[in-house]
Amino acid sequence: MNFISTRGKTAGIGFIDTVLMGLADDGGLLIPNEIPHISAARLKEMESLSYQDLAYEVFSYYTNNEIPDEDLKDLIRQSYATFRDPEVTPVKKLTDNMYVMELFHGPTFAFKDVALQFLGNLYAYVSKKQNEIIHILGATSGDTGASAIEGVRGKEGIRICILHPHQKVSRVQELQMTTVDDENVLNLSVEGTFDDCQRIIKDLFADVPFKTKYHLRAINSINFVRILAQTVYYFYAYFRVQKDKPGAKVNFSVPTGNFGDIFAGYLAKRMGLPVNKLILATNENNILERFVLEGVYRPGEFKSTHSPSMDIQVASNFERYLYYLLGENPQQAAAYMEGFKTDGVITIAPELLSRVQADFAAHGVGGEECLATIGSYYREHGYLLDPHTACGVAAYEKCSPAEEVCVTLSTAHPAKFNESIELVGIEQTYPQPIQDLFAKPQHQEIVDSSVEEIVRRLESFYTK
Ligand SMILES: Cc1ncc(COP(=O)(O)O)c(C=O)c1O
Ligand SMILES: N[C@@H](CCOP(=O)(O)O)C(=O)O
Repeated sequence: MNFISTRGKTAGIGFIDTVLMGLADDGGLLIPNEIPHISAARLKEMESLSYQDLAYEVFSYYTNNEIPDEDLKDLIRQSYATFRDPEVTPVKKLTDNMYVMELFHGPTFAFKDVALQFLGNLYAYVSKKQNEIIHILGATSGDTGASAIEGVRGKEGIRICILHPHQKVSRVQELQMTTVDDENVLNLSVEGTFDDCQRIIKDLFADVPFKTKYHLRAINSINFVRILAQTVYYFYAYFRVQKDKPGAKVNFSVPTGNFGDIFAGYLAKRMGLPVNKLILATNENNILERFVLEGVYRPGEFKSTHSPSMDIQVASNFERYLYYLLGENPQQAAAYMEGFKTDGVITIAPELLSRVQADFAAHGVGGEECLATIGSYYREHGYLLDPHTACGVAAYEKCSPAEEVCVTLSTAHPAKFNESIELVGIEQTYPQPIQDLFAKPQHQEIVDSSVEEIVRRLESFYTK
């Protein structure tokens, strides 16, 4: 297997080069040249694998033996040893047909840890093996940044700079990122939105001389490894549900912002996992819901919501899905993306819209609906949802027929978003690592949202 760009102008490259390239040099996103298919017989055998063994098998379809088996197993073991639950991503049953998969048992209490603990260790491994300097540049609406920093803080040969939108992340997210005092960490608080932060880093990754000069590496879901690591838990949850309800068709409801997590589900389905429906849950920043319902992809007005990590207009991984929707045609994908850059809109033909609607259902969850869902699940099931997961649960209620089984991805711990939980009148106790953050000093610089300002700051950080 090799990896190619959605825009067709990057020659096929291997797995490690894909990790290091991040964004394809032609500005597209890297994807496997063919998606491996797992037979029904093999899936049956995989049902009883532990999370770590499942991860090893799924990764092995893509790594081309570029990482020796024992090293890969060791990286996986190290990555999931930091999780507080031995199952890594346990699946809990809330009602007869409704499950939540808890993805927040890693060090920073959000689903990002599942992929970023692995990617952080992989970067340290590559840096050591190839004597490579790794300069990480990332954008975050709150969770990716905290998780990536935690994955590489203090690691030799690695520096990390994270851009977050100033005062648009939750208090706990801000503290998780900015109370880290390791010298290899720089937090830039950008006066703008997450979309501004993501646009800046994509511009810098697309500037190949700059990217090469400063050894820039990506931790966002631009990086295919993020997607790959996130496919594993779809397999894991599917197998857990089969144990409970043999033969059940399984839907997944996925809180969505950058389209990475739900794209991982789409990839798992293309690999042969019999996923029934993927339900795309957004908040009021509902560009993706409108795309699924109307076939028009056009950013709307930015809104600050109860689920700030999903306050995203331009979804990075949409381009990966578009590539597959257009029949794996890179010229067409490039033309659509070029059109989006100039006109700010992509409109697809009715026959393509039918395909989108066969792949996804969608629901954009309003603020009141999100809070009401938190309240009702707390009262009726004694289960506290974070606001992102609440969007997933509200979309499950709207889009998954009562007789079908559905797993909602629980993407964060509620303690990260107490601002919203308080509004429902629920008092929660913080886990100790979160409580401890409130006493620590913060380190961050406030910058404007111009590429020039960020470049100036990066140049001094990467050369110090
Ligand atoms: C807690 C939480 N839930 C859901 C999402 C959406 O995931 P994705 O961007 O992969 O669609 C994010 C971040 O984007 C998040 O941090
Ligand atoms: N919600 C994310 C946004 C960045 O998404 P990514 O999956 O591309 O890293 C965050 O918390 O930062």
